[in-house]
Amino acid sequence: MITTVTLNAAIDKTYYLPSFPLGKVSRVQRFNAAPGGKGINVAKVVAQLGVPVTATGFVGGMNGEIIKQQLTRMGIAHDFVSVEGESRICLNILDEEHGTSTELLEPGPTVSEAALEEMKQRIRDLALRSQIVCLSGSLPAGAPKDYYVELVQIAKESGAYVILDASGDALRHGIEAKPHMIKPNEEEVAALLDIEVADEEALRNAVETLLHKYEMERISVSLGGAGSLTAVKDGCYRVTTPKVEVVNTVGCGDSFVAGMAVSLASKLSLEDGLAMASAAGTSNAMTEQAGQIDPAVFEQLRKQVQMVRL
Ligand SMILES: Nc1ncnc2c1ncn2[C@@H]1O[C@H](COP(=O)(O)OP(=O)(O)OP(=O)(O)O)[C@@H](O)[C@H]1O
Ligand SMILES: O=P(O)(O)OC[C@@]1(O)O[C@H](CO)[C@@H](O)[C@@H]1O
Repeated sequence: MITTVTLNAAIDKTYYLPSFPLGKVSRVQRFNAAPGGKGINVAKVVAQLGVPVTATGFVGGMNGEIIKQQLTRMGIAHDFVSVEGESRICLNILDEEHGTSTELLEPGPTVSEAALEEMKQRIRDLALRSQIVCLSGSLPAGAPKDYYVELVQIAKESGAYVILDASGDALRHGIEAKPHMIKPNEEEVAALLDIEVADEEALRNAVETLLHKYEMERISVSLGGAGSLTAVKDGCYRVTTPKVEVVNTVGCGDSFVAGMAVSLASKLSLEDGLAMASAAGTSNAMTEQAGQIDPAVFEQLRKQVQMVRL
Protein backbone atom coordinates (compact mmCIF):
# COMPACT_ATOMS: atom_id res chain seq x y z
CA MET A 1 0.00 0.00 0.00
CA ILE A 2 0.99 3.63 -0.52
CA THR A 3 0.05 6.27 2.05
CA THR A 4 -0.19 9.91 1.07
CA VAL A 5 -0.11 12.70 3.63
CA THR A 6 -1.72 16.10 2.94
CA LEU A 7 -1.41 18.33 5.99
CA ASN A 8 -3.29 21.16 4.29
CA ALA A 9 -5.96 19.40 2.24
CA ALA A 10 -8.03 21.45 -0.18
CA ILE A 11 -10.87 21.60 -2.57
CA ASP A 12 -9.17 22.49 -5.85
CA LYS A 13 -11.46 24.68 -7.94
CA THR A 14 -10.55 25.41 -11.53
CA TYR A 15 -12.24 28.26 -13.45
CA TYR A 16 -11.96 28.19 -17.25
CA LEU A 17 -12.28 31.73 -18.60
CA PRO A 18 -11.95 32.93 -22.22
CA SER A 19 -9.89 35.75 -20.65
CA PHE A 20 -9.32 37.03 -17.11
CA PRO A 21 -9.34 40.83 -17.03
CA LEU A 22 -8.13 42.16 -13.67
CA GLY A 23 -10.45 44.61 -11.94
CA LYS A 24 -13.47 43.52 -14.04
CA VAL A 25 -16.44 41.24 -13.38
CA SER A 26 -16.02 37.80 -14.97
CA ARG A 27 -18.94 35.38 -15.09
CA VAL A 28 -17.65 31.85 -14.86
CA GLN A 29 -19.38 29.56 -17.35
CA ARG A 30 -17.24 26.49 -16.84
CA PHE A 31 -15.50 25.21 -13.72
CA ASN A 32 -14.75 22.07 -11.82
CA ALA A 33 -14.00 21.22 -8.20
CA ALA A 34 -12.19 18.18 -6.82
CA PRO A 35 -10.47 17.10 -3.61
CA GLY A 36 -6.89 18.30 -3.77
CA GLY A 37 -3.79 19.46 -2.04
CA LYS A 38 -0.59 17.80 -3.19
CA GLY A 39 -0.84 14.48 -1.30
CA ILE A 40 -4.47 13.98 -2.29
CA ASN A 41 -3.50 14.53 -5.93
CA VAL A 42 -0.80 11.88 -5.50
CA ALA A 43 -3.43 9.51 -4.05
CA LYS A 44 -5.80 10.11 -6.98
CA VAL A 45 -3.12 9.26 -9.54
CA VAL A 46 -1.84 6.24 -7.56
CA ALA A 47 -5.42 4.93 -7.53
CA GLN A 48 -5.72 5.50 -11.29
CA LEU A 49 -2.51 3.49 -11.72
CA GLY A 50 -4.18 0.63 -9.87
CA VAL A 51 -2.18 0.48 -6.64
CA PRO A 52 -3.90 0.48 -3.21
CA VAL A 53 -3.59 3.84 -1.50
CA THR A 54 -4.77 5.54 1.69
CA ALA A 55 -4.95 9.32 1.95
CA THR A 56 -4.41 10.94 5.32
CA GLY A 57 -3.90 14.51 6.49
CA PHE A 58 -5.93 17.18 8.28
CA VAL A 59 -9.44 18.12 7.16
CA GLY A 60 -11.97 20.50 8.70
CA GLY A 61 -15.53 21.77 8.35
CA MET A 62 -17.91 21.29 5.44
CA ASN A 63 -15.07 21.37 2.91
CA GLY A 64 -13.38 18.58 4.86
CA GLU A 65 -16.58 16.53 4.65
CA ILE A 66 -16.77 17.14 0.89
CA ILE A 67 -13.13 16.08 0.47
CA LYS A 68 -13.82 12.81 2.30
CA GLN A 69 -17.10 12.15 0.46
CA GLN A 70 -15.53 12.75 -2.93
CA LEU A 71 -12.57 10.48 -2.18
CA THR A 72 -14.99 7.76 -1.08
CA ARG A 73 -16.89 8.21 -4.34
CA MET A 74 -13.63 7.79 -6.23
CA GLY A 75 -12.97 4.55 -4.33
CA ILE A 76 -9.95 6.00 -2.52
CA ALA A 77 -9.46 4.88 1.09
CA HIS A 78 -8.88 7.72 3.55
CA ASP A 79 -8.06 8.14 7.20
CA PHE A 80 -7.93 11.86 8.01
CA VAL A 81 -7.53 13.65 11.34
CA SER A 82 -10.39 16.13 11.80
CA VAL A 83 -9.55 19.64 12.98
CA GLU A 84 -11.48 22.79 13.93
CA GLY A 85 -12.02 25.29 11.10
CA GLU A 86 -12.55 24.89 7.38
CA SER A 87 -10.32 23.12 4.87
CA ARG A 88 -9.15 25.55 2.22
CA ILE A 89 -10.22 26.25 -1.33
CA CYS A 90 -7.37 26.46 -3.84
CA LEU A 91 -8.46 28.36 -6.90
CA ASN A 92 -6.82 28.02 -10.31
CA ILE A 93 -7.96 30.52 -12.95
CA LEU A 94 -7.12 29.43 -16.47
CA ASP A 95 -7.16 32.30 -18.96
CA GLU A 96 -7.56 30.66 -22.37
CA GLU A 97 -6.66 33.79 -24.39
CA HIS A 98 -3.32 34.38 -22.65
CA GLY A 99 -2.65 30.76 -21.74
CA THR A 100 -2.03 31.69 -18.11
CA SER A 101 -2.80 29.89 -14.88
CA THR A 102 -3.35 32.04 -11.77
CA GLU A 103 -3.50 30.21 -8.46
CA LEU A 104 -5.10 31.63 -5.29
CA LEU A 105 -4.44 29.41 -2.29
CA GLU A 106 -6.33 29.96 1.00
CA PRO A 107 -4.34 29.42 4.21
CA GLY A 108 -6.50 26.59 5.57
CA PRO A 109 -7.28 25.84 9.22
CA THR A 110 -4.94 26.23 12.18
CA VAL A 111 -4.21 22.84 13.69
CA SER A 112 -3.98 22.25 17.44
CA GLU A 113 -1.19 20.60 19.42
CA ALA A 114 -3.48 17.62 20.05
CA ALA A 115 -4.20 17.19 16.33
CA LEU A 116 -0.47 17.37 15.52
CA GLU A 117 0.15 14.56 18.03
CA GLU A 118 -2.75 12.50 16.66
CA MET A 119 -1.31 12.83 13.16
CA LYS A 120 2.02 11.39 14.30
CA GLN A 121 0.27 8.31 15.65
CA ARG A 122 -1.86 8.03 12.48
CA ILE A 123 1.25 8.10 10.29
CA ARG A 124 3.00 5.57 12.52
CA ASP A 125 0.03 3.17 12.13
CA LEU A 126 -0.34 3.69 8.37
CA ALA A 127 3.40 3.53 7.65
CA LEU A 128 3.61 0.12 9.34
CA ARG A 129 1.24 -1.15 6.64
CA SER A 130 2.78 0.84 3.75
CA GLN A 131 5.71 0.32 1.43
CA ILE A 132 5.78 4.01 0.54
CA VAL A 133 4.75 7.15 2.43
CA CYS A 134 4.46 10.37 0.40
CA LEU A 135 4.50 13.58 2.44
CA SER A 136 3.40 16.42 0.17
CA GLY A 137 2.65 20.11 0.33
CA SER A 138 2.66 23.06 2.66
CA LEU A 139 2.43 22.89 6.44
CA PRO A 140 -0.78 24.15 8.03
CA ALA A 141 -0.82 27.07 10.45
CA GLY A 142 -0.08 25.75 13.93
CA ALA A 143 2.47 23.17 12.78
CA PRO A 144 6.09 23.82 13.73
CA LYS A 145 8.46 24.54 10.82
CA ASP A 146 10.25 21.25 11.48
CA TYR A 147 7.09 19.12 11.66
CA TYR A 148 8.14 17.13 8.58
CA VAL A 149 11.33 16.12 10.41
CA GLU A 150 9.23 14.23 12.94
CA LEU A 151 6.92 12.75 10.31
CA VAL A 152 9.79 11.58 8.09
CA GLN A 153 11.47 9.97 11.10
CA ILE A 154 8.26 8.22 12.18
CA ALA A 155 7.57 6.86 8.69
CA LYS A 156 11.18 5.69 8.29
CA GLU A 157 11.18 3.99 11.71
CA SER A 158 8.04 2.13 10.64
CA GLY A 159 9.96 0.72 7.68
CA ALA A 160 8.44 2.75 4.83
CA TYR A 161 10.26 4.36 1.89
CA VAL A 162 9.64 8.09 2.37
CA ILE A 163 9.14 10.67 -0.39
CA LEU A 164 9.00 14.32 0.68
CA ASP A 165 7.62 16.89 -1.77
CA ALA A 166 7.58 20.25 -0.04
CA SER A 167 9.14 23.67 -0.49
CA GLY A 168 10.66 26.53 1.52
CA ASP A 169 11.29 26.03 5.24
CA ALA A 170 9.19 22.85 5.35
CA LEU A 171 11.59 21.21 2.87
CA ARG A 172 14.72 22.81 4.32
CA HIS A 173 13.92 21.31 7.74
CA GLY A 174 12.35 18.10 6.41
CA ILE A 175 15.47 16.93 4.56
CA GLU A 176 17.39 16.95 7.86
CA ALA A 177 15.50 13.72 8.63
CA LYS A 178 16.92 12.21 5.41
CA PRO A 179 13.84 11.12 3.48
CA HIS A 180 14.64 8.49 0.84
CA MET A 181 13.56 10.79 -1.97
CA ILE A 182 12.64 14.42 -2.61
CA LYS A 183 11.14 16.03 -5.73
CA PRO A 184 12.11 19.68 -5.73
CA ASN A 185 12.05 22.02 -8.70
CA GLU A 186 15.10 23.98 -9.85
CA GLU A 187 14.30 26.97 -7.63
CA GLU A 188 13.95 24.78 -4.57
CA VAL A 189 17.34 23.15 -5.22
CA ALA A 190 18.96 26.58 -5.50
CA ALA A 191 17.24 27.74 -2.30
CA LEU A 192 18.30 24.63 -0.36
CA LEU A 193 21.97 25.25 -1.14
CA ASP A 194 21.66 29.04 -1.25
CA ILE A 195 23.28 29.19 -4.68
CA GLU A 196 22.45 30.31 -8.21
CA VAL A 197 21.89 27.46 -10.64
CA ALA A 198 23.15 28.84 -13.94
CA ASP A 199 22.77 25.80 -16.20
CA GLU A 200 22.08 22.08 -16.25
CA GLU A 201 25.62 21.18 -15.26
CA ALA A 202 25.32 23.40 -12.19
CA LEU A 203 21.95 21.80 -11.44
CA ARG A 204 23.44 18.33 -11.67
CA ASN A 205 26.30 19.28 -9.34
CA ALA A 206 23.87 20.83 -6.88
CA VAL A 207 21.60 17.78 -6.87
CA GLU A 208 24.53 15.41 -6.37
CA THR A 209 25.75 17.58 -3.48
CA LEU A 210 22.31 17.37 -1.83
CA LEU A 211 22.03 13.63 -2.42
CA HIS A 212 25.31 12.95 -0.64
CA LYS A 213 24.92 15.57 2.07
CA TYR A 214 21.53 14.21 3.18
CA GLU A 215 22.25 10.56 2.33
CA MET A 216 19.17 10.32 0.14
CA GLU A 217 18.53 7.55 -2.39
CA ARG A 218 16.90 9.58 -5.11
CA ILE A 219 16.34 13.21 -6.02
CA SER A 220 14.15 14.06 -8.99
CA VAL A 221 14.16 17.69 -10.03
CA SER A 222 11.09 18.33 -12.13
CA LEU A 223 11.57 20.86 -14.91
CA GLY A 224 8.02 21.34 -16.21
CA GLY A 225 7.72 20.85 -19.98
CA ALA A 226 11.51 20.32 -20.13
CA GLY A 227 11.24 17.02 -18.22
CA SER A 228 13.31 16.09 -15.19
CA LEU A 229 16.76 15.36 -13.82
CA THR A 230 17.14 12.47 -11.40
CA ALA A 231 20.20 11.68 -9.31
CA VAL A 232 20.82 8.37 -7.57
CA LYS A 233 23.98 7.16 -5.78
CA ASP A 234 25.66 5.87 -8.93
CA GLY A 235 24.54 8.32 -11.57
CA CYS A 236 22.22 10.87 -13.05
CA TYR A 237 19.41 10.62 -15.60
CA ARG A 238 18.05 13.40 -17.80
CA VAL A 239 14.52 12.68 -18.96
CA THR A 240 12.77 14.63 -21.69
CA THR A 241 9.05 14.51 -22.34
CA PRO A 242 7.28 14.56 -25.69
CA LYS A 243 5.70 17.83 -26.85
CA VAL A 244 1.99 17.67 -26.06
CA GLU A 245 -1.09 19.88 -26.06
CA VAL A 246 -1.11 21.32 -22.55
CA VAL A 247 -4.45 21.94 -20.82
CA ASN A 248 -3.60 22.44 -17.13
CA THR A 249 -0.20 21.85 -15.52
CA VAL A 250 -1.35 22.08 -11.89
CA GLY A 251 -0.70 18.71 -10.26
CA CYS A 252 2.00 17.57 -12.73
CA GLY A 253 4.54 17.30 -9.93
CA ASP A 254 2.11 15.30 -7.80
CA SER A 255 1.40 12.98 -10.73
CA PHE A 256 5.16 12.55 -11.21
CA VAL A 257 5.49 11.60 -7.52
CA ALA A 258 2.56 9.18 -7.87
CA GLY A 259 4.23 7.45 -10.83
CA MET A 260 7.49 7.20 -8.92
CA ALA A 261 5.75 5.83 -5.80
CA VAL A 262 3.88 3.21 -7.84
CA SER A 263 7.09 2.12 -9.57
CA LEU A 264 8.85 1.78 -6.20
CA ALA A 265 5.95 -0.16 -4.70
CA SER A 266 5.97 -2.41 -7.78
CA LYS A 267 9.77 -2.80 -7.54
CA LEU A 268 10.33 -1.54 -11.09
CA SER A 269 13.78 -0.50 -12.28
CA LEU A 270 14.77 3.16 -11.98
CA GLU A 271 14.46 3.55 -15.77
CA ASP A 272 10.92 2.15 -15.77
CA GLY A 273 10.10 4.30 -12.76
CA LEU A 274 11.30 7.43 -14.56
CA ALA A 275 9.19 6.57 -17.60
CA MET A 276 6.16 6.00 -15.38
CA ALA A 277 6.65 9.23 -13.39
CA SER A 278 7.24 11.35 -16.50
CA ALA A 279 4.31 9.86 -18.38
CA ALA A 280 2.03 10.48 -15.37
CA GLY A 281 3.20 14.12 -15.14
CA THR A 282 2.72 14.74 -18.86
CA SER A 283 -0.63 12.97 -18.96
CA ASN A 284 -1.79 15.22 -16.10
CA ALA A 285 -0.73 18.30 -18.10
CA MET A 286 -3.09 17.16 -20.87
CA THR A 287 -6.16 16.86 -18.61
CA GLU A 288 -8.39 19.54 -17.08
CA GLN A 289 -8.13 18.56 -13.43
CA ALA A 290 -5.10 18.46 -11.14
CA GLY A 291 -4.24 14.89 -10.20
CA GLN A 292 -5.90 13.27 -13.16
CA ILE A 293 -4.46 11.13 -15.94
CA ASP A 294 -5.93 9.38 -18.95
CA PRO A 295 -4.84 5.71 -18.71
CA ALA A 296 -4.63 5.24 -22.51
CA VAL A 297 -2.61 8.44 -23.00
CA PHE A 298 -0.42 7.50 -20.04
CA GLU A 299 0.42 4.11 -21.60
CA GLN A 300 1.32 5.75 -24.91
CA LEU A 301 3.47 8.44 -23.27
CA ARG A 302 5.27 5.86 -21.19
CA LYS A 303 6.67 4.34 -24.38
CA GLN A 304 7.67 7.75 -25.75
CA VAL A 305 9.66 9.02 -22.76
CA GLN A 306 13.32 9.57 -23.68
CA MET A 307 16.15 9.43 -21.18
CA VAL A 308 19.92 9.61 -21.15
CA ARG A 309 22.25 8.50 -18.43
CA LEU A 310 24.68 11.36 -17.81
N1 LIG B 1 4.12 21.45 -20.20
C1 LIG B 1 4.41 20.16 -19.99
N2 LIG B 1 4.50 19.31 -21.03
C2 LIG B 1 4.81 18.01 -20.86
N3 LIG B 1 5.04 17.45 -19.66
C3 LIG B 1 4.97 18.25 -18.57
C4 LIG B 1 4.63 19.63 -18.67
N4 LIG B 1 4.64 20.16 -17.42
C5 LIG B 1 4.96 19.16 -16.58
N5 LIG B 1 5.16 18.00 -17.25
C6 LIG B 1 5.57 16.70 -16.70
O1 LIG B 1 5.27 16.65 -15.31
C7 LIG B 1 6.49 16.58 -14.54
C8 LIG B 1 6.35 17.44 -13.29
O2 LIG B 1 6.01 18.75 -13.68
P1 LIG B 1 6.46 20.11 -12.95
O3 LIG B 1 7.92 20.27 -13.09
O4 LIG B 1 5.61 21.17 -13.54
O5 LIG B 1 6.08 19.81 -11.44
P2 LIG B 1 5.73 20.83 -10.27
O6 LIG B 1 6.32 22.16 -10.54
O7 LIG B 1 6.09 20.15 -9.01
O8 LIG B 1 4.14 20.89 -10.40
P3 LIG B 1 2.97 21.08 -9.28
O9 LIG B 1 3.61 21.73 -8.06
O10 LIG B 1 1.93 21.93 -9.93
O11 LIG B 1 2.43 19.71 -8.99
C9 LIG B 1 7.59 17.03 -15.49
O12 LIG B 1 8.84 16.47 -15.12
C10 LIG B 1 7.07 16.51 -16.82
O13 LIG B 1 7.35 15.12 -16.94
O1 LIG C 1 -0.06 24.98 -0.68
P1 LIG C 1 0.54 23.70 -1.15
O2 LIG C 1 0.16 22.57 -0.25
O3 LIG C 1 2.01 23.79 -1.35
O4 LIG C 1 -0.04 23.43 -2.62
C1 LIG C 1 -1.40 23.30 -2.84
C2 LIG C 1 -1.66 23.10 -4.31
O5 LIG C 1 -1.37 24.26 -5.05
O6 LIG C 1 -0.82 22.08 -4.82
C3 LIG C 1 -1.51 21.26 -5.73
C4 LIG C 1 -0.74 21.18 -7.02
O7 LIG C 1 0.50 20.59 -6.80
C5 LIG C 1 -2.90 21.83 -5.86
O8 LIG C 1 -3.81 20.78 -5.92
C6 LIG C 1 -3.07 22.59 -4.57
O9 LIG C 1 -4.01 23.52 -4.64
